[in-house]
Formats: sequence, C-alpha cells, structure tokens
Amino acid sequence: MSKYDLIIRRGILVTPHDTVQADLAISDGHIVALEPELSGTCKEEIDARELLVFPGIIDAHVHFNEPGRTHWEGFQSGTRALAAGGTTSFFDMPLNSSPPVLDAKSFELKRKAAQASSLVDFGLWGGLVPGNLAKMAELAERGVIGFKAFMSNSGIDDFAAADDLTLYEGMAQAARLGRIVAVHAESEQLTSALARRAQTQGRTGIRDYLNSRPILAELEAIQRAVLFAGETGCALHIVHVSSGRGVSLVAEARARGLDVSCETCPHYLTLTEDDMETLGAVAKCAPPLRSAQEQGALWQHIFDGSLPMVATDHSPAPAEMKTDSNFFRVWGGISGCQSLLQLLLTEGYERRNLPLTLIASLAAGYVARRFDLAPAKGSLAIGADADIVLVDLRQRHTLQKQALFYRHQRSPYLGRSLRGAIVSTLVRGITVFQDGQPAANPQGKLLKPSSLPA
Ligand SMILES: NC(=O)NC(NC(N)=O)C(=O)[O-]
Ligand SMILES: [Zn+2]
Ligand SMILES: [Zn+2]
Repeated sequence: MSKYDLIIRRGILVTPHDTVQADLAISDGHIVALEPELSGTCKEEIDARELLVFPGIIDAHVHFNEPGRTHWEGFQSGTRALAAGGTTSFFDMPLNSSPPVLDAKSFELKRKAAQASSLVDFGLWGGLVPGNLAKMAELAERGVIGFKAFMSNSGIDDFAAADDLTLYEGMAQAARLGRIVAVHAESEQLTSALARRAQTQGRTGIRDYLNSRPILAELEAIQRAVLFAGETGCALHIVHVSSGRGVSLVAEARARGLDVSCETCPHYLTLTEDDMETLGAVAKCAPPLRSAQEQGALWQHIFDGSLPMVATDHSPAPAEMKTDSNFFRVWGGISGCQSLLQLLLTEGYERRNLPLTLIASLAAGYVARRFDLAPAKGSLAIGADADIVLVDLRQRHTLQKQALFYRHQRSPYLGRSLRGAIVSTLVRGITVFQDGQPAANPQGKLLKPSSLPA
C-alpha cells in the first residue's frame, strides 16, 4: 500500500478539463495520485469536502521593486500578499528595482533578495533597453523568463524605452537565445506628445490623462511589435492589453502563424475610466482604464479564447508618489496582486458564468505553458509540483484595508464584495498560507524556462 506525505480528501479538483470530486496525494512536493478514493496511508490529511482545489495561481507580471525600492513593496510583503490570494508563483519585472535587471550582476542581486524573502516560487524578467543587447546572453544563461521592453516611457529613469532599432535588434537576439520578448505596447510618440500638449495648456486632470493615452497608441505599438516579431522570428508577448481591438490584433497575428500572445489585467476587467475618475490615483495605470464597452469586449475575448491570460501588473508606490495636483505626475501602477483569483471568481465565475477550468487556465495553466514552466507548474496533474490553493466558494467578504499584506495597504478594490475565501495555499506541498496568515518561512525557488535556444 502506498504511503504519502499528504492526502487532500474529497475536494472539488479544478483540472485542465473539468471539475471533479477526488482525492489528491502529495509526496516529496509533487502531486503523485489523483483518484476518487485513495486507499494509501499518509502522514497528514486535509479534509477538503466542499472546497475547491485549484492549481496554484501564477502571476506573470508584478513589480516588487526589491532590491533598492523595498519601501515601495518588497519580496516579503509582496509574496505574503500573493500567498494570501492563492498565488504560488510570480514573475517579477526587471524595473522599479534598483538596479534594474539588465545584466548578470543585477540578476544575481535580485535572485538573492527573492530567495531570502519569497514565500512562493518566482521567475525573473530581464530588461531590454538601449545599450544592454550584449548582456542578453548572460541573462538568458541565468534563466530569465524573457526580456521586457517598454515602447513608451517607463516612468523610471534607469529603464529607458526601447527605440525601434533596440527593439528590432533585441528581438533578433532574443530569438537566437530562445527567449520571449514582452512589451509594454503604447506609442511613445503619441503618448508623450499628447501628455506634453495637455500639461503645457494646464490640462492636468484625470480626464486629461485619459485622453493622452488613446487606444490608438496601444494599437499602433502592438502592430509595430508584431511586425518586428514576424521579421525577427521572435516570440512576443504583449503585456496588459487594455482594449478589445488590441487583443484582436494579437489574435490575427497568431492566426497568421506568428508566435504572439497577450495578457490583460484584473483592473481592465473590473474597473472603467469612470472608476478612475472617482477613485483617482489608486486607479491610475498605463494604458489607462477604458470604457465599459471596451471592458465588455475584453470579457468577450476571454470567453472566445483569444485572450488567454490574466496577470495583475501589481505596481505599488509610497503614498507621496500617489498624490499630486497634476495627475500626469502621479505614479502609474495599481496594487492588485492579492486579489487576482478572487476577482476572477467574483467578476468571472459568479457574475458572468466563467467556467472554473477557464479561470485555472487564464491564471495558471496557460501561463505555465506559454513561459515554458509546464508540466511542473500550472495544473493539477500527476508529476506536477504540488502548488495548490484551497478555496471555499460558499464564503464571501468585503475587502478591507487590514486584510491587505501589501507594504502600502491600498487597493482600488477596497470595499468590494469578493467571492470565495482562500483557505490555504501550498507551494510544492508546503502550506505557506493558512487561517488568514503566512504559515511558513520563505522557501521560494527560482523558476527557469525549460526551452532551449532555437
Ligand atoms: N514602471 C511601472 O511599474 N509601470 C507599470 N505601470 C502601469 N502599468 O501603470 C507598467 O507595467 O507599465
Ligand atoms: Zn507596462
Ligand atoms: Zn508592469
């Protein structure tokens, strides 16, 4: 008879294909059995009757800002928030930390900081900026998820936007290294000219900011990035797409055979430009929030499969950077990494009948496949890492400030009624969050994509 470390009994398992009541056994940090009624013995058992057993969420886009700007967030506070929300892996963006991750040395600094304080597993994005092309190989060697470039101003002086030549040559190099390029796709020309004109004319309110970043700026940049990716044979990922037409451009490119994908964020799916006007700085982001109609188009793309992924773009900053009479000068970035799964359960499953299996794909399964971490990550399957979140769908609560584990307890979702309680979160079989509190010491591991150079 088999002997397991842990059996999770009678939960409703959210597998890639369906939801099914079964037992799940874990040994040595891996899922080793999935059966209606497991007969083996175990050191520990969890009764998960009436609970959902989800694959651990993978958040492909956060800014934890450590080292150097830990007072903005940091791996300890950031990963506590993730674990509280059911997220078991994240990919940290190369910018807002100081130094930004642009070479082997800065990669190692960040890897060490993350390893020391992270409750959950992590991947690291490297940066693609003017002047660091020669460093891309050493970053790939160390295991970056891919290379992140900004097509518009990043808001951070030490992370310059990639001009066309940098993007073109960087994509060619990324293709040689077998790594994906992710872009923040907004036209620098359009956004900076519109922002300058508005501010020169003294138009510095929230509406003025919104008008300075039209959907056209996103579409133009996506189109250019897609064109460059096609020319260079580079795999491309468009981060935080805010518009239905943006998603369509990516879907059309994929239909033509290009290796292109995109993500959107919970805020584009749950907040609108009207909310930005009432909430103010806490809801400022780039691209900005859009109309309710645009939000509807994003949901439609989620249902039809052309929008396969959701990531939070958690990008916090201290309070003083979130207050300015000139809205253009307010830090752009929304704090949301603790609420990803619950927002999808509330606005997706509950409100729109989004299947639980699709939620598991959007925020775990697809992410792991796209960034070459499957089959170890992303799904409840035999042999996979035992990254699991237990959710009680019978519960709901109003999001309160005190419940946030962020360094700065701010969120545009405060006061929202969220469906589902995160009962516990397991990373490789270890319970890292339980009863509303972190339940383990930091033990996060660096995740490296498995793909080899082409
Ligand atoms: N420097 C940032 O963190 N920027 C982020 N800020 C947003 N989206 O408002 C981003 O992902 O572009
Ligand atoms: Zn961005
Ligand atoms: Zn970002």
